[in-house]
Amino acid sequence: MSKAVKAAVFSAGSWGTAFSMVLADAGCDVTLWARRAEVAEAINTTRINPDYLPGVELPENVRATTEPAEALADADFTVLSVPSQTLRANLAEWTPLLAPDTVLVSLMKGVELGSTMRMSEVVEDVTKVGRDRIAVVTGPNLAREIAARMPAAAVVACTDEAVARRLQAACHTPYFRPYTNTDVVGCELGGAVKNVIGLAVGIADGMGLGDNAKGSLITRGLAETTRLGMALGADPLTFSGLAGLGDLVATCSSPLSRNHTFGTNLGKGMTLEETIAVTKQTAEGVKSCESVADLARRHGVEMPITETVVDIVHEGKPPVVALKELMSRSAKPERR
Ligand SMILES: NC(=O)C1=CN([C@@H]2O[C@H](COP(=O)(O)OP(=O)(O)OC[C@H]3O[C@@H](n4cnc5c(N)ncnc54)[C@H](O)[C@@H]3O)[C@@H](O)[C@H]2O)C=CC1
Ligand SMILES: O=C(CO)COP(=O)(O)O
Repeated sequence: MSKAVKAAVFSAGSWGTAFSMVLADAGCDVTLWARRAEVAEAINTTRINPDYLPGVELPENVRATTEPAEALADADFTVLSVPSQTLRANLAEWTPLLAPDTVLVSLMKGVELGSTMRMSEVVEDVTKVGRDRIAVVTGPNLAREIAARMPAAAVVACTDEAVARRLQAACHTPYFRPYTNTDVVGCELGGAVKNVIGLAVGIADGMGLGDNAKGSLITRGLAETTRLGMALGADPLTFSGLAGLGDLVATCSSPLSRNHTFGTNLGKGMTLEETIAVTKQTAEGVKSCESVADLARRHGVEMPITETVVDIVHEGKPPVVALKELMSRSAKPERR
């Protein structure tokens, strides 16, 4: 009998916990790292992560620990799912403990502030592991739905297709259908920018602007994502796939999306401070709108919706004023 694939998952937030379930259901032995001892203890004794996925019973082959070394020992896949802006510091601590041939897998959808690096670039920068051993999982994967074993497709991306196929096999279950892709740049940008567009659509929903506005923002949001992607060498077709359109549609239509909900609260007139206070989990777009806008400016790419989100979220521009400005931009052909 062949040995079970081993996966270490960092950390026990919503998506890290739900993806641990996917890996375990696909037959992997999973060690889930939790920052807090009480979360690890609850998972090991009750099979439930009470803070992030209450009511969801995890399979027996998910074990929790607070010891990074215990999780990382012999891991075939080291899966990273911490808030994007904390990755660099965390990974620097974990790097000396990585198993020699482990494949590093990013579940994160953000762009680092300052460096404007995508998460796989941060992984490469910190660990010095080659790109052929760094992969990304992305797509329309709202953690709560996956944890309920509701059906979803996803993308596993790696420049080395054989590695992508190994990861695909390690997380393929009857409810989770991963496709491979070698366009890591496009897949990661699709995930990071959709959080920003999700904020914009949430703001519009909160303002009661209707479904035409939503359709327009999704489409023009995807257009500016594609422009950025092409400037960075991504395949434009990636953005009409699961990592682009698929994730954008799920995020922009679901009350389960933290970014969408965050935007809705702002659009309804809550202040930034009030909105942050009622947001219990990571809404990556709040920080990544700035790094995405920064990345776009560095490459001379126009991203008006992203810039509008930055203005509303970080510059305190009233949404009605921002809307008026967005609508009065100069007229132009659609494909530009
Ligand atoms: N929740 C979802 O539906 C999905 C989330 N993602 C992405 O997964 C990533 C993680 O998101 P979630 O699990 O949803 O967030 P979350 O807020 O539910 O969990 C974050 C986890 O990171 C830990 N954490 C917070 N600050 C930390 C720090 N400074 N150092 C180490 N650990 C820290 C928390 O204890 C928690 O375990 C994000 O990049 C998100 O965009 C991707 C797909 C789906
Ligand atoms: O990435 C997600 C779904 O694919 C989750 O979106 P939120 O981070 O907005 O909840």
